[in-house]
Amino acid sequence: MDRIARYHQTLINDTTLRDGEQAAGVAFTPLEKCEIAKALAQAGVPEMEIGIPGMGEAELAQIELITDLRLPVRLMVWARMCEHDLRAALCCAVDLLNLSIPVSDLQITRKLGRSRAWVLQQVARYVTAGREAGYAVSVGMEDASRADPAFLRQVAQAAERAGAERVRFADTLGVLDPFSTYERIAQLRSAVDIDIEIHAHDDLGLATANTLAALRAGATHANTTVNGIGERAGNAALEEIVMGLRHLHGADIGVDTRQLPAISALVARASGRRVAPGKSIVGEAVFTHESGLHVDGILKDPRNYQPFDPAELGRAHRTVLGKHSGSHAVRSAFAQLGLSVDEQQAGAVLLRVRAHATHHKRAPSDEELRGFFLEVAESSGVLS
Ligand SMILES: CC(=O)SCCNC(=O)CCNC(=O)[C@H](O)C(C)(C)COP(=O)(O)OP(=O)(O)OC[C@H]1O[C@@H](n2cnc3c(N)ncnc32)[C@H](O)[C@@H]1OP(=O)(O)O
Ligand SMILES: O=C(O)CCC(=O)C(=O)O
Repeated sequence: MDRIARYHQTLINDTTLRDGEQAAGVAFTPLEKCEIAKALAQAGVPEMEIGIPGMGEAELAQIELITDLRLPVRLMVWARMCEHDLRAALCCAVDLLNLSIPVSDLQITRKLGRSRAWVLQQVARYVTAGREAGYAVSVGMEDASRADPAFLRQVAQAAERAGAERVRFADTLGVLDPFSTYERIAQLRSAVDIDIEIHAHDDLGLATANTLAALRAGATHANTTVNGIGERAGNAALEEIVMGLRHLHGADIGVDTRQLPAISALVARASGRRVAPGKSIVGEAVFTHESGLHVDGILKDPRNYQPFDPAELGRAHRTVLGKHSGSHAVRSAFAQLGLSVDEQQAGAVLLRVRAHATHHKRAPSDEELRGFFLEVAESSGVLS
C-alpha cells in the first residue's frame, strides 16, 4: 500500500479518558467522562481508551456508563497483565483490551522483579485469555523505547502468535526523537503484520513529532489526548495529530476539525488544566496578530502569515494593537472604529499604544483608542 493510502487509514485511539486522566490532579466526574466521549465520537474519533477496570467498582461503573451510550466507536480499556486486572476488564462491554506489560530490562527487573522469559510467557497467556473471552487484544508494550529492540520484536511476535490484533509501542518516558522513533517503528513493522499503535509522551516536547514519525514508519494507530494532557508533560495532542496529518502528510482521517476547539474547552474545564494561550491549534491567541509586518501582511492577504486557514477550526484571524504594531495596523484599527488617521497621526498614536502596552501588558480597548485619537487630534490642532 502506498504511503498516502496508508495515512488515510491512520486511526486515532484517543486516551484522554485513560492517560489524559492520569495527569496529576485530574479526575473526571462520570458525567464529564460521558460528555467527553460523546464529543469525541461526534467529531469522528473512531476509537477511545476509556479507563482502567482494575481500579475498582467506581471506575467500572464509569466505564459502563460510557459503554451504555452505544457510541459508534470502538472502546478499549487498559489492564495490567495480571489476574486481578484481567478479571475486572472482562466485566466490561468493550471491543478491545489493552493488556500492558513492561518490556525494558530496567522495568522488567527493577519494577516487576521478573525476567524476559516471564514477560514472553505472560504475553502468550494473557493474549490467549483475552481472545478466548471474545475480545480483540492489543499488547501495551510499556517502556518500549528503552527496550532492547531484539527483545521488543520477540514480544511483538509472541503477541501476534497468540492472536493480538495490535501492539502498542509506548515511549513511556518521552525519550525518543523523530529519527529514532522512525527507526524503532520501521524495525517493528518489518517484524510483525499486526497493527502498531504509537503512544508518545511529551517530556522533551516531541510527542507530536514522534507520533507523526511513527505513522510515516508504518504505525497504523496514534494514541492521543485532547490538549495533550496526560502523565507528566502529557501525550501527543489529538488536535495536533489530526491537523499535522492533514497538512504535513496530506491525509484527512475523518475527524471534524471544526469541533476541536469546543472539545478542547470541554476537556480544559473538566480537567482543570487551562490551555496556554499559545498552545498550537486550540490556544486562544494562536490566530491573533500584533506585529506590524505581520498585520500588514495579513490585511493584504491572510495567506502571507497563515500556516493553515483558521476556518478549518471554525476560527478566524484577529489583529490587535500593541508594542510591536506598525502604522498599517493603527490605521486599520481606527478605520474599524470609523476614525481616519493620517500617516503622521498614526505615528503619534503608535507611541501611545507602545507606552500603553508596556504599562498595562494588554491591547488598548476601543475606548482607550478613541482617547488616543482625541489626544493626537488635539495636539495636531485638528480639534482646536
Ligand atoms: C505507564 C502507564 O501509564 S501504565 C498505567 C498506569 N496507570 C495507573 O497507575 C493509574 C491507575 N492505577 C491504579 O489505580 C492502581 O495503581 C492499580 C489499581 C492499577 C494497582 O493498584 P495496587 O494493586 O494497589 O498497587 P500499585 O499501584 O502500587 O501497583 C504496583 C503493582 O503493580 C505491578 N505492575 C505494574 N505494572 C504491571 C504490569 N503491566 N503487569 C503486571 N503487574 C504490574 C507492580 O509490579 C506492583 O506489583 P507488586 O505489588 O507485586 O510489587
Ligand atoms: O502499556 C501501555 O498500554 C502504555 C501505557 C502508558 O501509558 C505508557 O507507557 O506511557
